[in-house]
Amino acid sequence: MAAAFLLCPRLALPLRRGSRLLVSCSASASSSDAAGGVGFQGKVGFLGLGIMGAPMASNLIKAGYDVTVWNRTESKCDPLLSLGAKFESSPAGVASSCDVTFAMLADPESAAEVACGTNGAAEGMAPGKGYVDVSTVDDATSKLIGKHITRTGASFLEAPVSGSKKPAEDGLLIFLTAGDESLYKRVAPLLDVMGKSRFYLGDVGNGATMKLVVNMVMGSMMVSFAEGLLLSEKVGLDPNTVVEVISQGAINAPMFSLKGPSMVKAAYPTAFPLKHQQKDLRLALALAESVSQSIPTAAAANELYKVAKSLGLADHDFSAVIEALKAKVQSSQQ
Ligand SMILES: NC(=O)C1=CN([C@@H]2O[C@H](COP(=O)(O)OP(=O)(O)OC[C@H]3O[C@@H](n4cnc5c(N)ncnc54)[C@H](OP(=O)(O)O)[C@@H]3O)[C@@H](O)[C@H]2O)C=CC1
Ligand SMILES: O=CC(=O)O
Repeated sequence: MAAAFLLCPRLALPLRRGSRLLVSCSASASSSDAAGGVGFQGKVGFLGLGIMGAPMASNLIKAGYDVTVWNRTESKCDPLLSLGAKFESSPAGVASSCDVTFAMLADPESAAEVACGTNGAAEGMAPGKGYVDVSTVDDATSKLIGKHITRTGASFLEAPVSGSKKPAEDGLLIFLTAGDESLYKRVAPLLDVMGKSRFYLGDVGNGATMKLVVNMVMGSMMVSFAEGLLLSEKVGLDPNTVVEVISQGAINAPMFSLKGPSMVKAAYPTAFPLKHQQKDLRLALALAESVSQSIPTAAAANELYKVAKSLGLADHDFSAVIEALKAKVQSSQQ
């Protein structure tokens, strides 16, 4: 099959355009889209101002967009209001006062509740409006949300992100979008403010599953890294040197260099909460089960994240999973 390649300048990577999935990549963080169109015209809503939502909304405000926010815990809106955002007291209020509304919620339950529940975003939707869910959820939840939104005549795009707190602050996220392609094109200038690249993956569900596959790999990688750090200490090596050696070789990953030094000091400042990584592994396991695929490494990693949660580490960074390994070592020595 002949494949077309797109060049993504900010990543300096060739991207393959296959016959089924249109993969596109925008290099620009300005308000003009990749096709050379103009910036987004209209009001932007943002629901969910946690670790990710707050900096994403903040970047939209700083880029000059007219942004209206809502968050379950209202006080988290204050820093955004100081930057010039408007406030609405419900997701429905945001959706009805905005042309396009983004949602960045914790998990499938909260994403569905905020979109489809009482006073949810769907109640404020109408033809011509758009809803972009950037939360990490499973494909069934995304399809459910899409159904509630589109039956109002509005358009739906799922757009989970790869990249953590710092990339969100720096506008360097990677968007994994799927759903209404004209909404994708319409919001591209907004995605380009918040991210460094964007992929359009076809039907609703493909973005969600892509995100789960990526985070399944990440969760297992972190456990493997934690095992290596602990083993190195046990055999008398300096784990800081392990971090340095890994950073220079073929298995180098920014995640190891970023998290390694603090893991060695048993410090876990939260960028990606451990409870969300465990949620993603749980959802990836269900996804694998749905197609009878065995993912034993991810299954074992998931068990460790569950142990870490039981140790009270749910709200720490996911690198705190190393504490679950330490606890296992201690209990085996007793
Ligand atoms: N942090 C990261 O590095 C990344 C996270 N993600 C994904 O992005 C999503 C958000 O992550 P993050 O910002 O870190 O998470 P946070 O836990 O910091 O924020 C979660 C948000 O969801 C809201 N929320 C939770 N439950 C409910 C509910 N029942 N009803 C209404 N609102 C609710 C919270 O509101 P309140 O403030 O009231 O608690 C908050 O706004 C998750 O799906 C995560 O997996 C994706 C990429 C990176
Ligand atoms: O979902 C987490 C991330 O870092 O991406």
